[in-house]
Amino acid sequence: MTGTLVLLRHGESEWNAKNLFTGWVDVDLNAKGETEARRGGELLKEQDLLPDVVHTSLLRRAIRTSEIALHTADRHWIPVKRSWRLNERHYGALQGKDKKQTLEQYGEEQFMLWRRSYDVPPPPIEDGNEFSQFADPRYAALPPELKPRSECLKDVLLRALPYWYDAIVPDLIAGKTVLVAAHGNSLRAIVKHLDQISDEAIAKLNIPTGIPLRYNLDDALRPLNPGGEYLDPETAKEAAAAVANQGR
Ligand SMILES: O=C(O)[C@@H](CO)OP(=O)(O)O
Repeated sequence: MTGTLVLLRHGESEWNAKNLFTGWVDVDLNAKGETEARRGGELLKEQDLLPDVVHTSLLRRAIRTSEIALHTADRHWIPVKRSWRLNERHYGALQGKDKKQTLEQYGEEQFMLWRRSYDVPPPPIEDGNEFSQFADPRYAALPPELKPRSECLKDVLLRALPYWYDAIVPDLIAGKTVLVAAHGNSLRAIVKHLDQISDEAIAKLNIPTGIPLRYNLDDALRPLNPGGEYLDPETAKEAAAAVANQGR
């Protein structure tokens, strides 16, 4: 068996609580999100799933979640690697918009196409929009063709895979317990890849905030436990249903 993979979506953010599309906007955790991150760390400790290395996105909510969880699990000292390739899906012109209002304005079908279809991106964001990351210094080194103005899940998978193979897989092959602290949609992309979920079925998969999801992988990096196992399965089930219902 290769190493163990632990996927952790950040705790609730200020904009999750307000029901706003977030994407690449760098919103912080709220108090509930900090509590969820601590609980995530307790679960890691209780279930003896102590990470050897952590990979995060470049966004504050994932970075802080990993720091709080690792601090709680006494693993604050492990090596950290970060990449824009683990960022949340860029939500294009929907960034900063209210999910309920968007649903009412555009109708269920369009809303769900933008939110959960595999290959339909939302309209692109204008560079001058207050929620654009066009001038954000953390992406200054990215060539223009890699800097998204909107992404569908397929785009996220395509940009996440180079990081998966180049940075995460070597840690797994080395037998490490690898924590990936990221986002609802970047983790959906990784799960789609791992579990070979079809383009249609992935629309139904929702990942709750702050609950570690464990995958044991074989030597070919296929899950020995397809679908993974949440460290708190009951809470995860309810919380995933709540994510699915956002906007209603
Ligand atoms: O707003 C977002 O960036 C994501 C995650 O919070 O939302 P959704 O679950 O609607 O894709």
